[in-house]
Amino acid sequence: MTPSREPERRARDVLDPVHFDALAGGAGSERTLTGNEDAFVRRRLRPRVLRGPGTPDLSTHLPGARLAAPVVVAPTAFHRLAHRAGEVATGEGVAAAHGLLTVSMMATTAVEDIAETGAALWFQLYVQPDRAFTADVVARAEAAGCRAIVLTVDSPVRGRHVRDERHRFTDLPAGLVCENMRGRDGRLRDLVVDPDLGWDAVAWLRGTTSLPVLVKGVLHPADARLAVEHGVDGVVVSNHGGRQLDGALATLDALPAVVDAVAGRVPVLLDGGVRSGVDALVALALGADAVMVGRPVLWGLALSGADGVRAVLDDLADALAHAMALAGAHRPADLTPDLVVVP
Ligand SMILES: Cc1cc2nc3c(=O)[nH]c(=O)nc-3n(C[C@H](O)[C@H](O)[C@H](O)COP(=O)(O)O)c2cc1C
Ligand SMILES: CCCCC(=O)C(=O)O
Repeated sequence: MTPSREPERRARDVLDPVHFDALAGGAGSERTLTGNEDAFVRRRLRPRVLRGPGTPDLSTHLPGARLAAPVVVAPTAFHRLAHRAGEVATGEGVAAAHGLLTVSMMATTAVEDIAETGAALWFQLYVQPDRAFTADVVARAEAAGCRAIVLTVDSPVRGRHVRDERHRFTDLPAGLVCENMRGRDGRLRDLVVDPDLGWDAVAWLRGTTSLPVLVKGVLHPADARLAVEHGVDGVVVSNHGGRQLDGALATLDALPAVVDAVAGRVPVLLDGGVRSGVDALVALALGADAVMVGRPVLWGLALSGADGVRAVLDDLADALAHAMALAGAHRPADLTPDLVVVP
C-alpha cells in the first residue's frame, strides 16, 4: 500500500464498514476511482534548478476567496457518517487552516450551522426541478455567507455505487438528515437528479443569485468552452471522484484540453485523486489554478474530527510548498507544463 493510502486504511479501521464504503466507494468497476490516483502516479517531475525559489508564496485568488494555498475542500455529502460532529467539525478544521469549504447540498448539517464555525464557504448545488425550492436553498446559502455557488453538472442520473448496492445501503441512519433539503415550510425534500437539466440552468441560476457560479464536473473541452460562453466564473474538472460515469477518464488526463479551451478566461480547478503536495503541484503545473480534495478530508475527519481536517489541509499546503521549492518554483504561476513528464 502506498503511503497516500494510509489515511484511508486507518479510517477504514474506525468506521462502520458500510459507512466507510459509502464514502470511499466509486461507481461500477471503480476504474475511474482508481484511475484518478493512477494518473498522478504516472507523472514524474523535471525540476528546474538555481532559480532561487525562496520561500514559496502559495497565495491564490478564487471567486469570492483569497486563499493562503490553492487547495479547496471538495463538496462531499454526509459528514456525520464520518464523525458524529459532522460538517461542524469539518468547518472548524477548515477555519483553523484558513481554508475554503464547499458545503454539499447533501450535507448532514444546515449551512447556517456550518457558517457559525467561521470557515470560508462555497455552496454546492444540484438544481432541482422545483426551481422555487432551489432558489430558496441558494438564498439560504447566500444569507449564511457562502461566497460562490458550485453547480454540479455531472449527475443527470445517479451513479451506480456497487458497494452500497452490496450492503443494501439506501438510507441514512436514523437521526441523520440532509438539512439543506428542508424547505421554508420545514419539510424535507428528497434529492432529485434531473435528467432534463441543460445549459439554461446556468442562466436561471445567474438570475437568482449575485454570487459567482462555478460548474463542477466538466471533462470535455467543448463543455468548458460552453461553460465560459454561459458566463460561469470557474470550471471544476471533475468526474465526481469516480462516483458517476465509470470509465470516464482521469481528471488529470482531462485537464490540459480544458485548460486550453478556457484559455485563462476563468479559473480552472481539478479534483479527483489529489493525495499529496506533489499531486497538487502536478495539477497546478498542468494548468489548474487550484485543486479540490474530497476523501482525504473525510479520513481526517473520521480519525480526529476538526483537528484531523486541519492536519490534512495544513500538511497538503506544507507539502506543496516544499515540493515547489524543490522544483524551483516560487509561486504557483511558476509551475508550467514542461515540469511534468510521463517517462
Ligand atoms: C462521499 C462523497 C460524497 C460526495 N458528495 C458530493 C456532493 O454532494 N456533491 C458533489 O458535487 N460532489 C460530491 N462528491 C464528489 C466530490 O466533490 C469530489 O468530486 C471527489 O470526491 C474528488 O475526488 P477525491 O475524493 O478523490 O478527492 C462526493 C464524493 C464523495 C467521496
Ligand atoms: C445522492 C447524491 C448526493 C451525494 C453525492 O454526490 C455522492 O455521494 O457522490
